[in-house]
Amino acid sequence: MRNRFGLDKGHVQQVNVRSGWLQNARGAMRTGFPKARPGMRVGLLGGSFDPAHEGHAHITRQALRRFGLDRVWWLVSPGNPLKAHGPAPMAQRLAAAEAVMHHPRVVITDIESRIGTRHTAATLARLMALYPGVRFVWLMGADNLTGFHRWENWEWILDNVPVGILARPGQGVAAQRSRAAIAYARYRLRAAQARCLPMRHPPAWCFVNMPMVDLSSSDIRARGGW
Ligand SMILES: Nc1ncnc2c1ncn2[C@@H]1O[C@H](COP(=O)(O)OP(=O)(O)OP(=O)(O)O)[C@@H](O)[C@H]1O
Ligand SMILES: O=C(O)c1ccc[n+]([C@@H]2O[C@H](COP(=O)([O-])O)[C@@H](O)[C@H]2O)c1
Repeated sequence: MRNRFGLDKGHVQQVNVRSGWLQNARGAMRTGFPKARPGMRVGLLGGSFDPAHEGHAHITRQALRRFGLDRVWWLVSPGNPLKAHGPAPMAQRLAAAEAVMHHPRVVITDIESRIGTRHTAATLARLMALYPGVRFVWLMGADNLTGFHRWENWEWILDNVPVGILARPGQGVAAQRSRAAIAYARYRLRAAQARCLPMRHPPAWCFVNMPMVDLSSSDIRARGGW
């Protein structure tokens, strides 16, 4: 099956991380893939962003600072595999995300649609193969830690990628008592060690508390603001 760039999925080999060119068996094609040099610390904030809001922008700025990241990529999801209703069209969500988040070190991308993944474990495996040497950190709000054990191959994610958790209003207790938090308790870094997270060999995860922003996409949708 070919994607919109005319590439067979199985033929994708490697992104030239300096130029953003995607290399496949038939040659190189220009794409909108984000650029990253080996050794860069890149936080990945996956989300439906349906729509993006100041809460996303806030945790992104916090993640850059607290985890010492060079970049954060917003992975605007083709659709959360656990949500029954699909989100608004990708173009609409990308445009809204770009209107909310202006930061020289933040990239907003539909790369999951481009590489044909939707489950996070599959996305991470592909990104690690496409960007060798880049130090990825999976970022998420505390609410997602609570249900993390329902994600496909969730243990693989924790075993292979450092995970940074950002506090979210009303979510701290449930998250810290979650199945994933308990199962991986011994791999948890103290908040004071947060800057070490990208360099740690996984499993490694860190929960950071910070001033919180009480906003959610579902509230915005419920108020008819989308
Ligand atoms: N206000 C917030 N504080 C902390 N984390 C947040 C906040 N809003 C979103 N996140 C995190 O950002 C990521 C993407 O979130 P998402 O796009 O689902 O937004 P949402 O507001 O949670 O949407 P919805 O209400 O539809 O579930 C998730 O990891 C989520 O936990
Ligand atoms: O891989 C999974 O099984 C999985 C299950 C639920 C959510 N996710 C990812 O978690 C991120 C946050 O999703 P959402 O809808 O809460 O914004 C997004 O990148 C989803 O693809 C992934």
